[in-house]
Amino acid sequence: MTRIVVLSGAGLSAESGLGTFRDAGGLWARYPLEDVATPQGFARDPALVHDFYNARRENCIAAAPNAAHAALARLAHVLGPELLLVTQNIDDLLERAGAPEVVHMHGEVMRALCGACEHRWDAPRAMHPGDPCPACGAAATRPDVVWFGEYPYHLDRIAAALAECALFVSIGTSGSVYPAAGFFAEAAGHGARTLELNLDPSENSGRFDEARLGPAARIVPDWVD
Ligand SMILES: CC(C)NC(=O)[C@H](Cc1c[nH]c2ccccc12)NC(=O)[C@H](CCCC/N=C(/NCCC(=O)O)S[C@H]1O[C@H](COP(=O)(O)OP(=O)(O)OC[C@H]2O[C@@H](n3cnc4c(N)ncnc43)[C@H](O)[C@@H]2O)[C@@H](O)[C@H]1O)NC(=O)OCc1ccccc1
Repeated sequence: MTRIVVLSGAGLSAESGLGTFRDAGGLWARYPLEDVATPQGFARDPALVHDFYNARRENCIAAAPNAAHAALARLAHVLGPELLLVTQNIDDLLERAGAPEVVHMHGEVMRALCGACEHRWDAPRAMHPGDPCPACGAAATRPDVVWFGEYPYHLDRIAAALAECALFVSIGTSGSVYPAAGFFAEAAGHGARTLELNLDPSENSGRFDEARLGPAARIVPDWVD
């Protein structure tokens, strides 16, 4: 029985030095998402997309979990299966903070995916167009991330947890990308209480039962402990 669902976004990892998307100077300000985060962009220019995710992978490797990741890992150990830790983030900072299980609904930059046979494996440090799949040999290797227009991962499991949880907590997300941005309303529709922990009010902030504003590395441990 899932009692609590936590959904996190780029704001959770901001204090670990990983850029957010929409903030000034954020990723989407520097890279047009149509070019680097869509299947069409990958088909058009795979070298550009690999460069983008190779840089994100280097940033991820160089980063360290912050106090918010550590607090969520502690909570996961205390609550076990009563907590579902869902993230839109493709970094592995929650796992490196000790979280036993993280549901990456938008994939993982440290993993590779074969576009031909769907084989998955730990990503090499850098990927290049034409890298062969270790299972089928096809030159269809891509980062194991969900691009715009693609179906997010684990939606059935997430929907089941949203239907039974008593508390939904949104951390460090602007609430601008769907279907993730609709999860709070789905949980509320099933009677859950909703709490937002964010630096600034998100797009749906006023529709949460409670919103606490501040940097994640401070307000998440305050909430957990
Ligand atoms: C742009 C948007 C309008 N477009 C979409 O939502 C699209 C289309 C769409 C679908 N339904 C819709 C309905 C309406 C409108 C549009 C749509 N969605 C899709 O294409 C999705 C797939 C989307 C996934 C794309 N891949 C990502 N990531 C992986 C790759 C990569 O990372 O490169 S999305 C990517 O961007 C999003 C960024 O959002 P945030 O994480 O919230 O980051 P942001 O910078 O925006 O905000 C940061 C927040 O943190 C706060 N903050 C900053 N610092 C701190 C701090 N220190 N502490 C605390 N908080 C902090 C800030 O205040 C701010 O609020 C994340 O989801 C992230 O994963 N697929 C899909 O819909 O499939 C079919 C379907 C339909 C129905 C049901 C099922 C399936």
